[in-house]
Amino acid sequence: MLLNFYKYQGTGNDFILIDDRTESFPVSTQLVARLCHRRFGIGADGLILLRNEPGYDFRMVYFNADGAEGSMCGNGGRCTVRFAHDLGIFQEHTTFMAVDGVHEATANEHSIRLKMSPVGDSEQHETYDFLDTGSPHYVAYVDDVDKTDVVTIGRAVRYGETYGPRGGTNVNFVQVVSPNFLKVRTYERGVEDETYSCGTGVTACALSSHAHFGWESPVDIAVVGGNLQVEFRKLESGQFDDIYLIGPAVRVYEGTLEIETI
Ligand SMILES: N[C@H](CCC[C@H](N)C(=O)O)C(=O)O
Repeated sequence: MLLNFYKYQGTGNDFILIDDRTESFPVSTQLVARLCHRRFGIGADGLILLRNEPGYDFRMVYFNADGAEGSMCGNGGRCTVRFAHDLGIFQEHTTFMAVDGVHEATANEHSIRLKMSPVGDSEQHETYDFLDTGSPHYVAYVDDVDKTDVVTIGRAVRYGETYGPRGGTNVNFVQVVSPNFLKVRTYERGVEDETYSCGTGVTACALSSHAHFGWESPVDIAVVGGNLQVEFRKLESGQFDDIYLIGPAVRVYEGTLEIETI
């Protein structure tokens, strides 16, 4: 079977995008993992199918690089919105379905503004915060992210006794640069490595910074692969709503491959 695919990246978090409105992609963990493999396949942090969804512009079906269907992916969501825009599915504003529910987004030439699901208040532990922004996120503040061993510590937390048995967690390391400006590095579950950016991760870090320092929206975040911005509103109930993840999402290339040969 001949597969047409597109490669997108959002601040260096990269994805294989497939227009699967005909639902003909032969989903299997093995195939997805192989396509995402950086030596045997195309190479990506994840694979996303764009499918039809009645009542919405499209549905985003996201798989981690290990081939398992993942929880919400913020940068993947932004890339899927750019892909839908490139396909002519919408002009300026879209409403689509993802694994954690309905999302809205707007596109302009430079960036995608994606509305994230509401988030409950952050869980504050002695040495870290924990938030679910569509995916689970451990957030730890450090003095210097560049001097942090993201993979070793990230892996220990992801497989550790608290989160390991619960399906694991993504692990973010946060450095305060100046008021409303963070620098973040993330170990991603499902990729099992550091990625250049994690959208649900920086969202968790921005909400955590509100709890720690009382910072108001928006918060700017520098990640390895670029810059993102997070807007939010804290409700009386303690919940966060009107959360937006804003930043670039870019088509890198498109290609064709014979599935049977990979
Ligand atoms: N890169 C993604 C996160 C994917 C979530 C996944 N790593 C998991 O929790 O299994 C993002 O931009 O939000």
